[in-house]
Amino acid sequence: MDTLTSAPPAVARLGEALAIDVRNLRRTFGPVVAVDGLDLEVAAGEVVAFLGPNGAGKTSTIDILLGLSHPSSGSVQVFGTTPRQAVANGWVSAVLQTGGLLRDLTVRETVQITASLFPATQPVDVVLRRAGIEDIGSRRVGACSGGQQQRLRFAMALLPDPRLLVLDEPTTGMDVEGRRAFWQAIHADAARGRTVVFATHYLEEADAYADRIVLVAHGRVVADGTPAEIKALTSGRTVRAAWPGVRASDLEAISRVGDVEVTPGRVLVRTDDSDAVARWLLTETPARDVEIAGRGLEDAFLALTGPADPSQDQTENAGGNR
Ligand SMILES: Nc1ncnc2c1ncn2[C@@H]1O[C@H](COP(=O)(O)OP(=O)(O)OP(=O)(O)O)[C@@H](O)[C@H]1O
Repeated sequence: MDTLTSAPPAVARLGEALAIDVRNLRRTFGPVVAVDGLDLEVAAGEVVAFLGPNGAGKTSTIDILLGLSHPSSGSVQVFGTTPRQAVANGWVSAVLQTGGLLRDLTVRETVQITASLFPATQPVDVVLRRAGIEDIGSRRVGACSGGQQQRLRFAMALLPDPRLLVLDEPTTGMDVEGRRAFWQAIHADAARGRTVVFATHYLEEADAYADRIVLVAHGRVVADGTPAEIKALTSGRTVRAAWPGVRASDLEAISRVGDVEVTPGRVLVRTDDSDAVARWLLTETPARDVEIAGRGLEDAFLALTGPADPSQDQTENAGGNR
């Protein structure tokens, strides 16, 4: 497997426990292997995106980090202790996609009631301000947009002033403006030194807001690097064409300039010189209906992981939500 990895940046001070230390994590659900030998080290202060297609194992891993579920095998430490203990210590908070809000309460009441559940918290005004919702404190939750509700969940998550904030696909279903405002609030907060780990399907989101992207597929880390390194994996173009009766041997000439895949009646070439490939297909071969497209994340996943195992539904919609 063509795997890109780079060591996490030396953000942690010498002797300071890693924020997250996951070794050889496996999580199975009956016959389904959701997480399959995943290793992950996150230093304190890093902002890390966990990027992967549907069914890659992101939520299963995050649930374990939050102490909501147990590993089938492997070890998981959060700031040098078990996830449950880290959560109990108020070191870890989560912003999840849905649930947990009462529509008839106001934004401020929601945060106040949540604060009353903790022995000590940051002041309500402070978390409302950090989440960028101080101006809608008297609005009913039911009247808030999806983006505002997510910022409310973020404000609630900030109450114990956690060292680690975990967000599982926090912007799914939000419009562009909602996503921008949400990430602006998270980003400003992360700049103060909090460790942030978020799962997403969106390469652009990971690129814009993470220091480091961990690419997961089939329950494993398949690439780990800076956004620039991960984006380089998705550079180049794909050229697709219909070619009735094509055989692998017909493409030998072109395999020098690209990575070729042949399926009955169709060819797909991944290349940095799409013009040359398209010209050759149209002039030298019976190929027709030539399409050129930017190589996206889905292709990067496929290039890194190989074809999915059809017996698992892990990759059924690979990259489909981009
Ligand atoms: N409680 C469960 N019971 C059975 N299978 C499960 C359960 N939870 C997850 N799985 C399976 O484990 C695999 C990984 O799922 P997981 O939700 O961790 O992936 P994901 O990367 O978060 O996907 P998505 O982006 O769609 O949320 C999938 O095949 C999923 O169907």
